[in-house]
Amino acid sequence: MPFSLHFSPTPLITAPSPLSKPFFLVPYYHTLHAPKSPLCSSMEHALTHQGKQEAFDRRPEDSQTLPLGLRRDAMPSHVAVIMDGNRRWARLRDLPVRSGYEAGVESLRKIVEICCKWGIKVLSVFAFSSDNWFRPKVEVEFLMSLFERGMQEDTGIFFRENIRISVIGDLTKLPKALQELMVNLEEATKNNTRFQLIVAVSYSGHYDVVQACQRLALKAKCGLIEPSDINVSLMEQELETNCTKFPHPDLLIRTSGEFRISNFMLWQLAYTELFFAQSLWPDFGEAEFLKALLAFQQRQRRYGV
Ligand SMILES: CC(C)=CCC/C(C)=C/CC/C(C)=C/COP(=O)(O)OP(=O)(O)O
Repeated sequence: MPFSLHFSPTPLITAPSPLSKPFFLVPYYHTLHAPKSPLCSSMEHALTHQGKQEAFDRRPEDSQTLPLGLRRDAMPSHVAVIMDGNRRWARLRDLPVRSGYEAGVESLRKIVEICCKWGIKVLSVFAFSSDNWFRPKVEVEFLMSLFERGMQEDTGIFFRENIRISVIGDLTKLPKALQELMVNLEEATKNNTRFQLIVAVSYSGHYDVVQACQRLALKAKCGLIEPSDINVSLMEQELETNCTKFPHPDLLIRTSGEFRISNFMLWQLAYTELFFAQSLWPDFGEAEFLKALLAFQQRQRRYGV
């Protein structure tokens, strides 16, 4: 079954996409991961690389589509989601596990579209955790092919809708073709400004903190920083969420009635508001998302003060 995002036509957009050629014609860019190179010579660059990004734009039609009760001024900038319950959804319907994951992709597409419409700037999704490698081989392979298919099929939408794609996690473990696809897509969409989708693949909070520490240790070893320079800000420059202007999710949603964070963005979730939904991810739609956002807008965020 072919996938497609169901964005409604956007006649107000007249500017050409930054890349009009298909993404697969874009050359392979090594530069994206240059700051991660262990070479000391690249560290100077890394120190000045702080997720700089132009302000997000908003389309005229976006502001007119907020549901009743949802306040524009209290909208979270960054929503993170643990998309749990895909396999249970399939089992409940006597369907193969892969149908659950496919339904999960459709759900993700709906939520991306809603984020764009309602003016949420960043959505991070936990698509594959470092521990998911231990799932049955056939399931892992299916997920890898699903990521590849999903991203390929939506490439046109990312350009047309001005969506930036970022991928975080240990990509070196992914099949080579998928790595290239992801790096190409990140590079090709890096100047898109309406909305950013961060896909966490082969990711865990532990992994992220450890890789950031390794990079800081290397900088110290190269003499670019003193160990005593290390602080929250330097640490955050090395976390994988340095790809976004909004590295701390305002709201984390986990579906399927589980009350855990499961090693997702451990550092970044320090002051995040949590919302646990009963629905399984493939059933999570606009009504549930609205419920989570309305609950978020009722919260008082005090940051320990
Ligand atoms: C292109 C792209 C980014 C696709 C994303 C696809 C997607 C929905 C991935 C989720 C994968 C996953 C391991 C979910 C956890 O729930 P589970 O399925 O393990 O649920 P369970 O708790 O019912 O077993």
